[in-house]
Amino acid sequence: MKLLAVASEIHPLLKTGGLADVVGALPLALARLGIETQTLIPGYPAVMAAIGKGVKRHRYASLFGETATVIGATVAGLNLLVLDCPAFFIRAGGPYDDPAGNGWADNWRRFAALSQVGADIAAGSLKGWRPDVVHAHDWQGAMTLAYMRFGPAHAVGKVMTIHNLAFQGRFDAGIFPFLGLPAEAWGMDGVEYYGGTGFLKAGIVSADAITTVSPTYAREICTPEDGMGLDGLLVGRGDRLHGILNGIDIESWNPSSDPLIARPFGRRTLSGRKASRRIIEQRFGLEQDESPLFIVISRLTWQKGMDMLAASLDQLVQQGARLAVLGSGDHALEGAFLAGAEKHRGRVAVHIGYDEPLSHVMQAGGNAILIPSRFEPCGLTQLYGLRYGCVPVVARVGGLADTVIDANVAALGAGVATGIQFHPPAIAPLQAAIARAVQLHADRPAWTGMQRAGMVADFSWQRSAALYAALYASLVP
Ligand SMILES: Nc1ncnc2c1ncn2[C@@H]1O[C@H](COP(=O)(O)OP(=O)(O)O[C@H]2O[C@H](CO)[C@@H](O)[C@H](O)[C@H]2O)[C@@H](O)[C@H]1O
Repeated sequence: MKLLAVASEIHPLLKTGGLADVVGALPLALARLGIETQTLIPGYPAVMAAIGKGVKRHRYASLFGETATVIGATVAGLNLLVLDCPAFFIRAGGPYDDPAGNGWADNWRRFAALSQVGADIAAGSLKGWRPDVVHAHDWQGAMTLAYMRFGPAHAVGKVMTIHNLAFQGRFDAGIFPFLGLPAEAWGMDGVEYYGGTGFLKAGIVSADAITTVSPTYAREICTPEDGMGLDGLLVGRGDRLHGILNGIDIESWNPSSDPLIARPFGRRTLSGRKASRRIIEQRFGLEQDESPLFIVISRLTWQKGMDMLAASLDQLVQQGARLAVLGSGDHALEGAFLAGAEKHRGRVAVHIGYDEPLSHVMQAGGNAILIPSRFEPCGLTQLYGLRYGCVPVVARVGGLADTVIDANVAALGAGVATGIQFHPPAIAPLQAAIARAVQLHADRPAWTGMQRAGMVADFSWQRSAALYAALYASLVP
């Protein structure tokens, strides 16, 4: 089977979050099941630098008014179709935001263009290769399915994956005439969304199957509390909505062979974690002792519950614990953590920024990873934590609920507990969970048991990839 994935990020070429991890890892797991994936991505500067010359597969004299080329290349085992369109994608700044942090004013045009190219490929624009199924990721890829539905690519299956319903790609109604869609595409059953244009919404109504990244999140987004305005639509399409848990790349996240950590370790050599803990203490300027070291690796945002954690620093320090935070995001939250680090020098420390190698060291050396998300479609850092013996302390929402087994008395007794859950996502339950973690950390056998149970849990892509493969197969006549 041939699959075209359309996404705006792919690890290891370009990553701002978990989307890139999934888009980069799933094709490798699908390949083992006989599915050939080509992934269409924008030609951002980092992507163009990574692919070298590549092979020109298709040329556009005018794609939304700009010249563009589709370039084929293989990087890190991934088959890429790169949309080289300098006017849209070669810019100083981020993939979605200008250097000042505001969304690019022409984001609708940039990702409509990417999606139009995806639909053209589905309709046969590339010589010698045409997909059986198209898999669009998030709002940036979503319009591919609308262009397919209202264009010539009819016999090709359409899958829409929602990685985070908070990002919907909503624009003015005024852009509709410039999208190149027929008039019938405007309306409740098309791209119209609360009087504006909704890219993710258009993908959802156009898809043959909709997936999101955990079973619990699939249920949550069908409720008014978590549906972010799309719950009615999702309930209506409920028979086509599936929750498929993300996996992780167990090769690059393998504590027994990870070149980025201070010393490799396994279930029976957990003492090897200490070398990485010493590195964290040095890099963050934390006091060196045996007290529990909590870590955070996250976007610093409201979704991730980081305001609740920032309000809990005094309590965490009073418990005798330490905290190392790696992340960036809302300036107010960054400031709150920096102020907390100033106040609790040696006990709380923050590194504002994005640092993948450091994130590996933190998972390898931290005692527990804090994830107090208000909502979490799947979450990947708890899975990395489980694999690295860094016990997850999580809000019981979305994929966090599906992947961490709470250390209640029964689970501890049975030796199956892998972490600590709390609910609801609020300050008092979070602080109670931190206190529970500190207590449990002092109980060596219980803590080690949790680490080991987490380390044997299987979150490789194989199982999830098989579910995607079955879904694709169900869409092909
Ligand atoms: N400062 C930093 N330095 C280094 N690495 C950092 C970092 N901040 C974050 N990361 C890394 O970025 C990724 C974040 O992935 P998550 O799944 O936790 O969240 P995200 O909200 O981005 O993804 C969305 O999509 C994914 C994929 O489907 C869902 O799991 C998730 O719930 C949903 O919100 C992880 O690989 C993490 O290690």
